Amino acid sequence: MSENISIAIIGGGAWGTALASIAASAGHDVIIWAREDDVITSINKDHVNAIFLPNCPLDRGIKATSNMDDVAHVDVVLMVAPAQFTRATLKLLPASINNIVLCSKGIEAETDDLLADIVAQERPEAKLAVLSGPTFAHEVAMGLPAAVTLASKDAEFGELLVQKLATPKFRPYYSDDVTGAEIGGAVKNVLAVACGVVDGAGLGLNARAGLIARGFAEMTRYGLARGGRAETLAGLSGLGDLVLTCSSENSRNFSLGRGLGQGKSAADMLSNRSSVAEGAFTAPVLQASAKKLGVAMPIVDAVCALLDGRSNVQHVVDALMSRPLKAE
Ligand SMILES: NC(=O)c1ccc[n+]([C@@H]2O[C@H](COP(=O)([O-])OP(=O)(O)OC[C@H]3O[C@@H](n4cnc5c(N)ncnc54)[C@H](O)[C@@H]3O)[C@@H](O)[C@H]2O)c1
Ligand SMILES: O=P(O)(O)OC[C@H](O)CO
Repeated sequence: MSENISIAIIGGGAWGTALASIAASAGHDVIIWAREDDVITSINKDHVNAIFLPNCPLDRGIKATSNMDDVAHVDVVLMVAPAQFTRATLKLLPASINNIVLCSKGIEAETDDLLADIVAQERPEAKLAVLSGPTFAHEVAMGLPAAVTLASKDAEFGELLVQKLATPKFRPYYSDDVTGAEIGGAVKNVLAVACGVVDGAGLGLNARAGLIARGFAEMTRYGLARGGRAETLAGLSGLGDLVLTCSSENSRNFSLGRGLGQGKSAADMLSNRSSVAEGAFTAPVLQASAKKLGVAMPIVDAVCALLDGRSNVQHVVDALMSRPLKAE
């Protein structure tokens, strides 16, 4: 690959748009494939994504399209559709694409597949990497510093992507643990919902810190059971992202949980939003997956009970606090 490469971003939401900014500031040719006409017009005409990432001016060289043929000859594709649409969106990719970076966070509901599993099934010839870490899109797009995990089993591909995507404001760290990187990003979204509940119900900062630490224990148990490594889960894509998302109302998952903690219904909140709160979709499949693996995830169980309206905050807190006492 030459010094400056061509990059297609598949998905014109907030994160896809922020990643386009990074890729453009690293000097690459960037095109965003988006589903929404108003997103495409806004990027091409006004150089901003007024729908999903307002108030963040974009490099004027970034183009947007709804035509997959326009991305057929790029060097690298960054997949940024929400996790539950990753398979369907991958099926639309031109056959010529063979370098894929997954940038979304979640577990597929019907199959319990991680997104890398989906790529292996749908595009078995493709080189694959995962980019994940503590990154609120608006901060990245405004040029504030951020660091991420860039995981690929193919070290040459992973190291090349690190070089191509690094900027003075965006620092990728290479890892060969694709599973660990994916699990951290998927599980932290569910735990952020739980932290939002603590905030919304006014349960205090001690409760939130306790929940982050015990949630991290759940993330680690589950990640190890699926073949991830402990040091990845303790890194940027795991603990790093957990801390970010569990401590800010800027997180869509945290704010969904906050609403639950205030007694709102998940169904009402989810039907009224166009941005994605991945934790709501990951929680049930994660719960089922953990059960199958024999991994205890009581905080995830509590989030599921609140999301589907089976329980209330007082009840799940009482249940969590009255579990048998044990060693840490
Ligand atoms: N926003 C962030 O700060 C951030 C940061 C890191 C990772 N992520 C991850 O990136 C992924 C995308 O999130 P986002 O924040 O860019 O989205 P968003 O909430 O800003 O926008 C929603 C996106 O969903 C897409 N969408 C809706 N219905 C669809 C369908 N049927 N098929 C395909 N796409 C559909 C929309 O086109 C849009 O791109 C998520 O997995 C999220 O966890 C987001
Ligand atoms: O707004 P959230 O909760 O989807 O979090 C966004 C990113 O995943 C933070 O790294």
